[in-house]
Amino acid sequence: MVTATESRVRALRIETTPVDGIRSLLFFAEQRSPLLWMRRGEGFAGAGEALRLEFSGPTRFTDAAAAWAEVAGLAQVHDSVGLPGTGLVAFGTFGFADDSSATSVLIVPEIIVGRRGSHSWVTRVSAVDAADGSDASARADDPVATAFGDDYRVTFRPGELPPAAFMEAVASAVRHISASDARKVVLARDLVGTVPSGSDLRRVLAELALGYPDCWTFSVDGMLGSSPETLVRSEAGTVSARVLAGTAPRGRDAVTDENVAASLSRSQKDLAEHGFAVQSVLATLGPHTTRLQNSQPFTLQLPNLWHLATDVEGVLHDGSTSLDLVAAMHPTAAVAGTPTDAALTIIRELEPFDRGRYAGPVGWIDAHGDGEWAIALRCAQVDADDSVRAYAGCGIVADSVPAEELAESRIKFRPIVEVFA
Ligand SMILES: C=C(O[C@H]1C=CC=C(C(=O)O)[C@@H]1O)C(=O)O
Repeated sequence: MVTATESRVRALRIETTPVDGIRSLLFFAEQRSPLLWMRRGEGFAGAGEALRLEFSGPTRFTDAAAAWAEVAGLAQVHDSVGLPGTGLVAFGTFGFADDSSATSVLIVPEIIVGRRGSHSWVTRVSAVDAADGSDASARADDPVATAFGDDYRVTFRPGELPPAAFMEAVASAVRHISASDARKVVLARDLVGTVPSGSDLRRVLAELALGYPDCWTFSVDGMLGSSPETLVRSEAGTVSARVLAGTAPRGRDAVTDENVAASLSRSQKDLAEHGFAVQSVLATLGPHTTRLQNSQPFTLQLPNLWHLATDVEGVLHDGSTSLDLVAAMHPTAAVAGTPTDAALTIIRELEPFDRGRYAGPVGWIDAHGDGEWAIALRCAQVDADDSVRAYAGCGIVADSVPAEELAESRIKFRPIVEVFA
């Protein structure tokens, strides 16, 4: 592994070749630090670190975009597959807040196994010694599928903002909203636990991918989860996003469930909360796109809840990479609020913890700058000391009710709490 500071070996040699018979990507990832990006069985898994770039502070996105342009410019890519996600690819996860102590990273694995439609491929990455062009590191071996390690379970307990304190924080946010120009604030709470040492994290990823197939199941540098929200996806000049805000629990039976979805789609409180999130995405994507269009809000069914969702699509006109777009869009009103600065100030006052990478962008970028980025939701960070911290948040508007927001946060925790249980 080499870091950004060792620029002598930043040039990478990449070889992507087609392969047959990849069935489950996950078996190719590493047990303790799996790299994974997957939806509906497609995506890729990585092992090893050929290059790790670290960033922090308010310029973390622009620094990452600049560093990535340099890496992509120097890379020697041989890609006989030529699909999104082949050739040079970095997995990334970014801190939510400008002052977060969490490191934001771009990681180029040594080996990637990918699948899209009927195509499967392997990408091998080696670092090139800039002095003589030889391989400074090389991983010529074939990807190895390994069986899952032993079963384990994690019991979560309240973290730094326990349920009662969360409800007080929601009430306080409502007061802020009526007394200031803030109109929406997204407040989160946390749960903490410990994974038994040596746990195979691919087990929880497999359950997430199976239970939430329409979500992005991700794992990058210990940040793992299954997010339904696409912050931005760029592919060959087209840009898309799926904006989510506004939530209701699933009904107990088919009729109740239908009624819940219908009343969510008419709820003025949820439509207002949703509208702020859509506006923030349109406003930040607008300058980079032409023909930016959005669907009407619709109800999106997930196994644990309903969301209000809006799909956005446009044509890129300024050559921005997906990381440039991430830099422009983060944080959307789905995870911060409206207006952004006022909301962030209230979040800092009411949330007693650093969100880390929760609610930050997580995804991948390729050599052309194309990529897919989700908002890290329904997720947990597993650290080297085996601690695990999960987060869930709720959009608070003028008529939010604390007990209802607490109930909503419980539903949002379900995917993570259940797969670790
Ligand atoms: C902040 C979270 O969800 C956001 C995304 C969808 C719906 C949301 C809501 O209804 O509050 C949140 O804005 C979270 O899951 O932690």
